[in-house]
Amino acid sequence: MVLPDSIDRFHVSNPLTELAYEPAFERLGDDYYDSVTAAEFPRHTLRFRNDDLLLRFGLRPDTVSDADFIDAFGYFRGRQPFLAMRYHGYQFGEYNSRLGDGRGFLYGQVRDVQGELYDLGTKGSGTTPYSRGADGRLTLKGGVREVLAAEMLHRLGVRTSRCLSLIETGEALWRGDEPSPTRSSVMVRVARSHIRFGTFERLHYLGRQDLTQTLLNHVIQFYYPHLIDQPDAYLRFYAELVQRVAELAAQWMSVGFCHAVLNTDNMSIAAESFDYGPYAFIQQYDPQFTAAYFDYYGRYCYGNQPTACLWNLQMLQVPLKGLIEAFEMETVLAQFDVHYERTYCERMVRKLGFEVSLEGISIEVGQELLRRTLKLLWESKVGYHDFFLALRQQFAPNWREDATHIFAQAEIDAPQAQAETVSVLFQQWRQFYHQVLNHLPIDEMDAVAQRLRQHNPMTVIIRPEIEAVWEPIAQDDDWQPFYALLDRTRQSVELPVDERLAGK
Ligand SMILES: Nc1ncnc2c1ncn2[C@@H]1O[C@H](COP(=O)(O)OP(=O)(O)OP(=O)(O)O)[C@@H](O)[C@H]1O
Ligand SMILES: [Mg+2]
Repeated sequence: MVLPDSIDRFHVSNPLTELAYEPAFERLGDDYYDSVTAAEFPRHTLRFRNDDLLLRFGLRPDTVSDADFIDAFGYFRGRQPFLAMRYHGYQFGEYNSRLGDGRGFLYGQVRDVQGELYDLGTKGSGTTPYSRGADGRLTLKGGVREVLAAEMLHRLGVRTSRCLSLIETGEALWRGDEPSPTRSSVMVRVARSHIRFGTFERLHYLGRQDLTQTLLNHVIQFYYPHLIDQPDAYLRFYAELVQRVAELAAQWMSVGFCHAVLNTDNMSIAAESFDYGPYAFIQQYDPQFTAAYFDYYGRYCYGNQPTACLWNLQMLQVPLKGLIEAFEMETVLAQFDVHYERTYCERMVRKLGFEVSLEGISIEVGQELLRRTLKLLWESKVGYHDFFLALRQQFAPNWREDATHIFAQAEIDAPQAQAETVSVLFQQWRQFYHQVLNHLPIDEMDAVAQRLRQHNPMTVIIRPEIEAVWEPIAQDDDWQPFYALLDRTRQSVELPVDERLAGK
């Protein structure tokens, strides 16, 4: 919607600016940020508002108008200060000390209904001291892609930031990687924290261990509060971060997500996934798949994501060394693989309909089933999501009776040269799946079907899906396919009953 400038926006209060903002990061002082102002945009058209998130902050969607969104998150009226956060980072392995929020700022911090503190951060809100000559803007397509990625990942059970609003701002931007001129936007994102590994790296670079310690205390106070007053709280923080990041990597891998830019300035200290630029959901299982065209050596390819996260955690030891014993950090980092493998196996086994547990299947059986499944996916080049969706749609309790019933309707196409190998692999996979099904009692078959519906999405935003909604926006300003895709991502998996009741 476009608001004429003559409308008096001050006669009514705005629930978005009147949330109980808490200046947690601001209180750290200006060693950590610069106060900045937002750009003035020629136009404000609300393209996306996340009513789900409003509920999380205790706001009823019908009490927040589109005009409220535009006023708060397009004109940026009614709140201050805005803080461009300072950080550095390793980008593709090279240290970059010229970073920081170059096109965004911390808008404010607010608690959700469960009492956890969240950041509202912007992207595309104008230049800052860290813009390095760039325009401080976000392309509309970039905004649309970030909205979609976050909603999809959230629905698939990945710990992620989410977009609260996306407003088109009426400027013409020039970009090397989009047909230009291209449309502009400003986004507001809700994330657990925008403190990055690179926020600590910068303090070390400046030789400020005092500021590092203050920041670490702050991180523990707000994001790891159960560790306050614990002996060895700093080491425990690092150990928990290692575990959370390993689990996050396993979440990405299981849903077939390639983040594409796992630089240390894109790694959250709360181990939440964020910053969705050139990401892609894989179409086939291929560990070498690389999503960013500028990632020439495949550093952040799909299969390298766990290793990249591990490397980033190792780099974080450098600023923490003055506060935590180095050998102790190494010892807990050595657990990364254990956390990763456990979570990855658990999640993949669920996608196959099972549960690793005392009543379910053993970890060894789960690992063997997973190994065989990945080999089949790799050799056959069958679509990654298609395979699991077919399992969801075709599974029937009679698969337990006879292995030939399994995927009886499905053809697994394979390139001619591999057809025989694939056929053998498929027969072996089928036999093994049949055996695993027979580990379970007959009355577990409903639970298998339910897990398949909960963990295998009907819709995944692979690139052609995104392009198919972008095309009508670009050509005819037709947003209906985008909203329809958002609806489909929200309904793509069945939620457990308790989450459905909680309105998720
Ligand atoms: N158009 C731009 N104008 C100014 N700075 C930019 C622009 N694009 C990227 N940057 C800066 O370049 C660095 C790396 O960008 P990157 O794309 O990882 O982050 P971002 O997407 O802007 O923000 P975030 O990590 O919060 O999602 C950041 O410091 C970012 O602020
Ligand atoms: Mg970034």
